[in-house]
Amino acid sequence: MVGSNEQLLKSWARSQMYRPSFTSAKDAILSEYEFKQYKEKKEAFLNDIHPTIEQLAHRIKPSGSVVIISDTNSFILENIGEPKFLEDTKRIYLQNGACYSEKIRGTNSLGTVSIEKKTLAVVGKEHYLEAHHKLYCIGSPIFDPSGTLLAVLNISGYKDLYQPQMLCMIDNMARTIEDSFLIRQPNPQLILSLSSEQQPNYQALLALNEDGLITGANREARNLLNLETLIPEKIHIDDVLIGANSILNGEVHKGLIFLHKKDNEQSRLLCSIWHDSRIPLFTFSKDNSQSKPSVNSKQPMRNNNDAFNNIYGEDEVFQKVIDTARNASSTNYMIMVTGESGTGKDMISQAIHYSSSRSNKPFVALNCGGITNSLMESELFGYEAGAFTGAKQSGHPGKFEQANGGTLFLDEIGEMPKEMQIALLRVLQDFTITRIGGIKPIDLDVRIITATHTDLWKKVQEGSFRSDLFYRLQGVRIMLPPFRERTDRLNLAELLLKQVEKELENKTLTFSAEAKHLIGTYTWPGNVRQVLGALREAAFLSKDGLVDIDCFPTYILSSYQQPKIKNSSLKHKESQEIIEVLKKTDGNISESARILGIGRTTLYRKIKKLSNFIDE
Ligand SMILES: Nc1ncnc2c1ncn2[C@@H]1O[C@H](COP(=O)(O)OP(=O)(O)OP(=O)(O)O)[C@@H](O)[C@H]1O
Repeated sequence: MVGSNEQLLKSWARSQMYRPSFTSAKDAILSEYEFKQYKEKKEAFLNDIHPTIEQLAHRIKPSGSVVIISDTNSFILENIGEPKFLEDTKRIYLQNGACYSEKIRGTNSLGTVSIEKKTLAVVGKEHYLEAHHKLYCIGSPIFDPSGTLLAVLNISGYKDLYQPQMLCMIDNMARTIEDSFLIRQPNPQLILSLSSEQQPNYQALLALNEDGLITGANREARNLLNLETLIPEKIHIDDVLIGANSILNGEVHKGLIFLHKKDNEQSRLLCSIWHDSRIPLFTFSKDNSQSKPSVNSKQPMRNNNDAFNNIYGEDEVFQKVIDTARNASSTNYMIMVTGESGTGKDMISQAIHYSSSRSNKPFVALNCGGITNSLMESELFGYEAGAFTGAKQSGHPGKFEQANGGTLFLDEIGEMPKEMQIALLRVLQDFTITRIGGIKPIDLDVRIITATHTDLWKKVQEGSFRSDLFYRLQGVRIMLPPFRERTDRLNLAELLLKQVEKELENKTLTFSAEAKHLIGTYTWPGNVRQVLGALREAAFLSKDGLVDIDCFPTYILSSYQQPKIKNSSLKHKESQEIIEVLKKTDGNISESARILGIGRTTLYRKIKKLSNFIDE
């Protein structure tokens, strides 16, 4: 909601009561040291909103204006934009650490918006202090998901450059920041989008936890539901909306529901799931809200050939990941798979597809890394005959079309060029594409799975990945653990060794004790893929089927810490064992090494040490 003359009049009445003066304003500026201390407490918030305010500063630069962030006490925390304006306004102390509360400065957007909590423009003489009469300033409140004021987002410039449409722009920016706070609340959560005939301008968003309790709402949703502020997890969705259950349980994706009103009148709302990062298939009935969420009895049929059965994993974290992926496969939700390189992102995405109802349709993959913008455009959207020089005569369907009915796997999504990010966002809005050079839109029914090994959120913060696309793609998050953190890594390595055995036509392979130690302690930056590669090499070099430490690639051995024998009794025990075995085999080194589970070279080394030990 945007403020009006009424807010300005109220502010002037307060200002007249406070009687602020420019002289007192000078005294209300924090020293450099005080400001540093003060700002430190707000650092996390400022880091979060930085990409948005930089974007805003860039947009308003041609108008010679600046962006100002002030806190609830109306202290300026951040002041960025046109250097000339910043220099000129030093005389009125428009600077970091200056207080612009109404008590100090009278009517001005920073101070007045923090009281009125509405987007407001203060232009020229509407400012209480004469020193500000040459300026305009527009402020918009930023609320947290429970409706508590966090800060005020302002822009300011010379009054002649004021344009009323700036009011909407800044109001939108503040709402975008709020929506990003709402969606980044701790998982798992579900966000519902509500729209009504009365509130057509903004999207109302309502965040719920897995029990159906409201954890947050954006400004529009709070207006719509008459929730000025809300205590998170105190109100159940059933208390404010009738009939939300069918949507929450995934029975319908979009539906009309009724809104409770204080005067018992009900109005109709269109409700849809905007974002879902729950493990799917929870029921949200209020009746079982006291207990933990249960699996919906209306579970969709799963494909009998459960592709997940082929994926090994006894590690607890990995098993949870598989459960989430298995549940997600029976829905149409978007999925984002994250994990270091070689952890199995591609493998798990394929398993999701092949155990879903789309399994008899194509699984099409595109690696978004290292392709130019124009190539990716034709790869994704395809082209009509003669669309560009070198285009095939018959035209060519893009990956979206090829995947129609099935799954499109966008690997390394973090590498997608920015122009393509906009194009992808457009597709996600209406699920249609038009081939390059074509005019006919093609309807799509594609499940999208994305994968990345990078911290995508960091890319959003750095500005190289669009935040709106990030939120759209998130859907169900699947985070694969690195190999070194898996508690089942030895068993997995044994299984991979069996796979290598088959490749080498049934040469029987076993690990030596030291090789097992290496597998358990080396960091394996390339994860399962690296383990598999190293095992292939080690198996090739193995003697008599024993995969010992010296069969592994040297680049691994150079950073591997051999186990230290902790005390002489251990050393003694091992020496005894070696002597016993050597006696038993009449000194046959190969046979002894096999019995001891170590390589011949290792045995020679140990015998050498043994003689030193005996000499001592
Ligand atoms: N749990 C597992 N069980 C069996 N094989 C696995 C497992 N995890 C990964 N692999 C194997 O590891 C190799 C790498 O997996 P995959 O290509 O899916 O990784 P990725 O994360 O997509 O890698 P990148 O990020 O480099 O594309 C494949 O050969 C895959 O079969």
